[in-house]
Amino acid sequence: MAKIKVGVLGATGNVGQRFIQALDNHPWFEISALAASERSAGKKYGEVADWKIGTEIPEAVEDIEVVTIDPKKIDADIVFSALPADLAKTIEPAFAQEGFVVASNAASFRMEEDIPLAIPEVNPDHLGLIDVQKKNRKWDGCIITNPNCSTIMMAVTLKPLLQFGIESINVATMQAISGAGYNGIYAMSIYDNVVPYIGGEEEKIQSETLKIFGDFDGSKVKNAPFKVSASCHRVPVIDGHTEAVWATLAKNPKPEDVRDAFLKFDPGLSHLPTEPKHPIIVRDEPDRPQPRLDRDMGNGMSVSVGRIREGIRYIALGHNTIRGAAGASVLNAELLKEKGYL
Ligand SMILES: NC(=O)C1=CN([C@@H]2O[C@H](COP(=O)(O)OP(=O)(O)OC[C@H]3O[C@@H](n4cnc5c(N)ncnc54)[C@H](OP(=O)(O)O)[C@@H]3O)[C@@H](O)[C@H]2O)C=CC1
Ligand SMILES: N[C@@H](CC(=O)OP(=O)(O)O)C(=O)O
Repeated sequence: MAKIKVGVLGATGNVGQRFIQALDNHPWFEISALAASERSAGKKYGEVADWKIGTEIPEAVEDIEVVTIDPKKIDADIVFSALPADLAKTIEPAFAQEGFVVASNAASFRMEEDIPLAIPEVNPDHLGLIDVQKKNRKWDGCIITNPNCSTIMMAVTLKPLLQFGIESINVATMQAISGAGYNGIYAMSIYDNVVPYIGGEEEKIQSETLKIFGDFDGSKVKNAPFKVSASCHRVPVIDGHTEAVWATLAKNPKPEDVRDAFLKFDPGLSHLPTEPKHPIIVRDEPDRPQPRLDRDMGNGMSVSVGRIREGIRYIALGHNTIRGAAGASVLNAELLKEKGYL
């Protein structure tokens, strides 16, 4: 079977590199175009990427000539967007207008009524918004988004808790510095320090979670009825967001019931190449999960949970630029293919 051609917008950046890693030797997808700014265009990817991942830069992309972000210069069926949000706001619709499927990491369109904010294990039915979107916007392509990196870790763990009746969620995040981008925060600001503010993050976690768990009736999503309250903090960890979650659940389950629900969670997606064997991994040690030890589980796609206590309280952890960004987008694209949108 011929592979589906894919492009990466913002291919040279932090998340762009994670896309290239996620797409290397992918059984369904093949990189056909890499795009970035004027600074990089016209040069070989290997020369301009400033590769920051601790594995070899994939041979298949080293010699690809980077192009500017222009639909006419890209031959692909789907483009993955790792663009800064202000740029994504104008560029992603231009690609959808030209018939491309756009799988976006950027925050720009996540909360639009007719654009799916999708996690395959949590709300696959929201893909139906694509048909609404195409009709509303009269474009041949479409935009699908994945959530903010802190939202997604928590949302994956909340899915098996739905059976207990979620009333409210409080979450305190400890977010890695890679979430701010490679040049996002000075060493002098974060070394030996914790910064108790990440602009816009708390609002995103609160609003995105309610959309993700909202009810899709075939034309729109009605937000979930529970409450979410977040407090976000930047900590001196390179990769891996850790979150302390307090879940108030109507059925008042015991910690063992919640542990059991996490262990039994099986979204039935094992046929998708990027889906990890265990989307949720339960750690029983009293001092896990930890970013250095657990962020790479399931090739960075598993969310690890631990310290499940009365309350219900627990810790969730996942790789912010893989499960929280590029990996999530590639998984969405795999679901799109399975559902016939590609
Ligand atoms: N799902 C999530 O929660 C996460 C989302 N993100 C989002 O992903 C996106 C990328 O983040 P990150 O990889 O850290 O950012 P980087 O700054 O590392 O990369 C930005 C990329 O965009 C390109 N770019 C920048 N300016 C322009 C321009 N004017 N025209 C064309 N291309 C341009 C850069 O190209 P060049 O190298 O040529 O300058 C580079 O490829 C952001 O929207 C970020 O918010 C990030 C982390 C997690
Ligand atoms: N704000 C996130 C990363 C990010 O870019 O998120 P968003 O795409 O929602 O702006 C972090 O700092 O870890």
